[in-house]
Amino acid sequence: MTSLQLPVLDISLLHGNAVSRQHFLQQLAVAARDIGFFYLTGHGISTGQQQQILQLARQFFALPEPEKQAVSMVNSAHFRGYTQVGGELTQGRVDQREQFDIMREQTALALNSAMPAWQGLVGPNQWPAALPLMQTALLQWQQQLSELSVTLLSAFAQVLQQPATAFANTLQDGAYTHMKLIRYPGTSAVAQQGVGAHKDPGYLTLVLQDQHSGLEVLTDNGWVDAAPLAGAFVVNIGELLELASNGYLKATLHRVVSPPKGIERFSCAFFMAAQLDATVPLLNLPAELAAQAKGPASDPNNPLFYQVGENVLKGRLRSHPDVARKHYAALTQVV
Ligand SMILES: O=C(O)CCC(=O)C(=O)O
Ligand SMILES: [Fe+2]
Repeated sequence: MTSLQLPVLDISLLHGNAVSRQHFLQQLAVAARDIGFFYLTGHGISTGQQQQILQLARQFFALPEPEKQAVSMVNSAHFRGYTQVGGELTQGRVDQREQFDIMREQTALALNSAMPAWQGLVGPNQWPAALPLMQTALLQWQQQLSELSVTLLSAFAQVLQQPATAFANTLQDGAYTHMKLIRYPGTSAVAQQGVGAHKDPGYLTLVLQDQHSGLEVLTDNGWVDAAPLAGAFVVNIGELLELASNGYLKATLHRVVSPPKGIERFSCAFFMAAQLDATVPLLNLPAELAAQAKGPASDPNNPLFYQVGENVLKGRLRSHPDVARKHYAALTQVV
């Protein structure tokens, strides 16, 4: 077995007595500040259910191409649906993965030019006709991971010495949640970009991986492998937590290297952000933390926006140029 290079945190401690709770928060404080990536266990979601989600991913990607194309993301101004291998870019390069994206099930807004463009993100999902049970299973999963993320976010608030509810008013109308089923096909001898190095735009991400490695995290010691740990989720910090903490917490760069030829890797990523119309609060950190908060990263190729909808839309437009061209033509010049 590969030895694990990232910390393992048991969130059941958070629901225990004061000592175990404090122990969890201390571990979270170290993991969040040092690497921004860790394994989460003790979360109460069974391995049986995790396997069911990965099985749904296998079934979906095994559908005949026309069935997948019938729910193609390019048909959706709300960035929901299927993206074939080669349809997504990270750092301007093609990712070797296919994916199926859903978000909250909502009714599309009647847009006009006076409304901010990110309101186009609101809308319904697309569901494959051939898998009638998928909608219920994925929406239930989305709800469970949403609750887990809210709990985790309140623990982050405490690590930042804020009230546990510090983020609550950015979530009161419902967090922005986004999940994707992903298949990484095996590629030839040279390691390929499954997904290129990136930061996630939300508060937090929870990744469920199958038994194959590929996810890598950039640390002070270079790229390290987030090798699969059965039953655990891999958690990482997104840009909104970096912004809220004025850079005390970092959104860590990560990537996926394609599996070798003959192997396919499946994963399910769940991204949680504040509600789209929120502005991320800039937390008032106590002096000892504020002294270590040097401001969020400044990268001209990746501007960070405190307005949540704007930050999320930025990521979507860049990753899905075909959707951007078709539905957001006026914006593609400036992003
Ligand atoms: O598939 C994975 O393991 C991670 C995917 C990821 O980082 C992403 O989609 O943002
Ligand atoms: Fe990611």
